[in-house]
Amino acid sequence: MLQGKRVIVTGASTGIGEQIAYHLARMGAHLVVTARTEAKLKKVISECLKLGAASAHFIPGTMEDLVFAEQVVTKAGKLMGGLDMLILNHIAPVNLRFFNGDVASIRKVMDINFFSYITMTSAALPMLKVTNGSIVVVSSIAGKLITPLIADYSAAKFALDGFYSSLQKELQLMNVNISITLCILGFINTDSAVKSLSGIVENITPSPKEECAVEIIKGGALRQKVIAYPSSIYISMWNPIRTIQEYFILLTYNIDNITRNQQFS
Ligand SMILES: NC(=O)C1=CN([C@@H]2O[C@H](COP(=O)(O)OP(=O)(O)OC[C@H]3O[C@@H](n4cnc5c(N)ncnc54)[C@H](OP(=O)(O)O)[C@@H]3O)[C@@H](O)[C@H]2O)C=CC1
Ligand SMILES: C[C@H](CCC(=O)O)[C@H]1CC[C@H]2[C@@H]3C(=O)C[C@@H]4C[C@H](O)CC[C@]4(C)[C@H]3CC[C@]12C
Repeated sequence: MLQGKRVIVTGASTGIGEQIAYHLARMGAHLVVTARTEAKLKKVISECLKLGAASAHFIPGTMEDLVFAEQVVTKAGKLMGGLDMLILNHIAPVNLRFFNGDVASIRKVMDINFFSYITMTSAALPMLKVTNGSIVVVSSIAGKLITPLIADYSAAKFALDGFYSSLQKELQLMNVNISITLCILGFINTDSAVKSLSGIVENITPSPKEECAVEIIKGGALRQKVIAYPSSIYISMWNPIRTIQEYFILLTYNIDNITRNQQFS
């Protein structure tokens, strides 16, 4: 399904993002990958070309810089001649620690893990409208449930859930055919996650990043609203009362009035 499709993958120098890039390459997609470390990105795109990518480019830089975040989308659109799928996956390195009052560091994490996602989405929407494309947002069970020592990370993941779940409903109301897939992940065996959890979280076995990447791509290609990996975490997300309440809240909205007075930009 993804042969010849034009895809951006963020945080693709290592971990789950790197595996997503390799799977897309095997499927024959056009790729633009991004992260900070140029040397790693060069290796990733050369591997992607070996695996069968229709084309592969990299754009290095930090998502702390929101101008860079916007430029990645416009440059990628020019390089590939449009965009079919935006996979938002990068995160700032995680430090498991008690909140120490450092607000500036929380702001930095919010820029990288949240505002850059919104910036890229906003820049990509016009291109995705043309292609009836897809946005895939990689999130975590830590954006659904509460765990200690990761207040900054968790805040950003909850924010992503709120923003993209709301945007999903807006697109539906405005009959805009762009899909949004929210990916809720449990513990995955990337080097960074295994290292930062070592000695802190015990007795859980991480799931493989390769299979995780396939499930993320599948969710995006099938235009699913939400996927959970490993599937055992579905149960923690099951909240029928919330679903019913959301349905009834929507019924109270005068949709005709809103859509008449507002254009989706
Ligand atoms: N692994 C896990 O257990 C879980 C992961 N997830 C989610 O999956 C996604 C991927 O996680 P994972 O693969 O483990 O993460 P990794 O730490 O392995 O990779 C993170 C990626 O983001 C890039 N990155 C880091 N800082 C920046 C920055 N300032 N600007 C741009 N890019 C940056 C890194 O590259 P570079 O350093 O070169 O910039 C790297 O490519 C994340 O969204 C995470 O929240 C969710 C639940 C569990
Ligand atoms: C402990 C949780 C798993 C519980 C289970 O029964 O499976 C982990 C599930 C998701 C993890 C966090 C996450 O979203 C990824 C981050 C990756 C970093 O590199 C390490 C810390 C994480 C915040 C990680 C912490 C443990 C989980 C909440």
